[in-house]
Amino acid sequence: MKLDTRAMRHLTVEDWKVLAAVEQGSKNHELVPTTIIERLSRLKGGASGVHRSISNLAKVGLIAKIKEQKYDGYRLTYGGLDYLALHTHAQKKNVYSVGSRVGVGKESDIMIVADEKGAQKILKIHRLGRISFRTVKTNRDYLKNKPSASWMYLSRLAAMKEFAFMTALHEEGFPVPTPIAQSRHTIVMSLVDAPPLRQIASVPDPAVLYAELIALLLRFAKHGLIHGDYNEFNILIREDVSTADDGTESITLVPVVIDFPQMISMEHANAEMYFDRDVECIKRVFARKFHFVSTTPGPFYKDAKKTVGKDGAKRLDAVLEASGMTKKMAKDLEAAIRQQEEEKQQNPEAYEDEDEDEEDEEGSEENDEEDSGEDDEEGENKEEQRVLVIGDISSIEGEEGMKKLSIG
Ligand SMILES: Nc1ncnc2c1ncn2[C@@H]1O[C@H](COP(=O)(O)OP(=O)(O)OP(=O)(O)O)[C@@H](O)[C@H]1O
Repeated sequence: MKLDTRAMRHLTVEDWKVLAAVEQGSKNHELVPTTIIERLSRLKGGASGVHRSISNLAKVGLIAKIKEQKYDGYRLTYGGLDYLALHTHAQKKNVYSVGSRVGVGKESDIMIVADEKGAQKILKIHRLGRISFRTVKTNRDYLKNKPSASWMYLSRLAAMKEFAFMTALHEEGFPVPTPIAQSRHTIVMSLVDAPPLRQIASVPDPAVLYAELIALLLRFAKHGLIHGDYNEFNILIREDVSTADDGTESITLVPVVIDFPQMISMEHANAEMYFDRDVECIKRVFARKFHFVSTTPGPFYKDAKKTVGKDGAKRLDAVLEASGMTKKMAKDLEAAIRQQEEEKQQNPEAYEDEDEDEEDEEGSEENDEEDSGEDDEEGENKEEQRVLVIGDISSIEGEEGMKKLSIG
């Protein structure tokens, strides 16, 4: 389930329209009937053009047939969703080229991308359920027992939630990446040129950094929020170098916090547990890495709770509702994240190194043999090294252009 941009340059205007039609149809159909794809894609050439595109898309695995269905139809795959999201980012000029994968996220792919001017950014592709052994239990009835569709829906929710929080936190001046755009299950944000705390072996003064991280956690609380996964992978440490008048350089370590799909309100039923867990996590990291143990106990949830909204701190825990996420969506996402946490505890080895051969969860059993992308003629795996230019794709709605995508 990695991002594979290889087929992107081969897609025609018609193929893009048909892909968008399958996505549109998926809102009401688990399996989108071919007749509906025809209607939604509104191609001038009629049914034969649509069929040609369907076959092209299925061949490269962007849509898939499900066996043993009563009618002829297709569903969007993660690959298809990736392409549609990238297409939108390209149209909005946020992404022009896709580079290598940098992140080690378990529930996401983190890619370096660049815009037309060459400015580098981060593309985060949410992949909830990637390593899941179980079907997620959402309360979205029609998705019950439809694992891939559920996880895809939940990945969209994760991106929506992360973008909403990143935007609100950024506006409040928190040290987080600059949010740039969200499309479907993906987010474009600024690239933070800093390693995660995980990779830092020593710091000049652990007490200072510890105090700063605790202060940050309390600042979240004051705005009504708990990060929920405040660990050494999600705190990047930037080195800011400043030069004094006499030419001496000094380095300040600035933490930048990432990863917000699991953020919760200080009012949450289990808020205290999550708050304590975040505090404990930082304490553990500092004890293990830097042999630093604070002499100050806490901080404690009950004290932090009293500060919520104080000193004019804007409550940010209502951000989600404002972003269009309903209570039910938030609940679905939370249930899925909790389920993944449980699985992580039960099967830690499965989460150790996600770069090892991942299973293709697009479900080989589900895919129709004829239409699956097995016969990919390139068969090589050079994408991680080279940069694929996707910028010159014109609009899906546009009449001309978008014939071929070129490799840079
Ligand atoms: N904006 C960014 N700038 C630089 N590096 C980033 C950025 N966002 C993410 N990364 C890198 O990617 C890694 C994973 O990112 P992130 O934590 O958002 O993904 P995730 O799937 O939620 O991870 P996990 O669930 O394993 O914590 C980070 O540890 C960091 O190295």
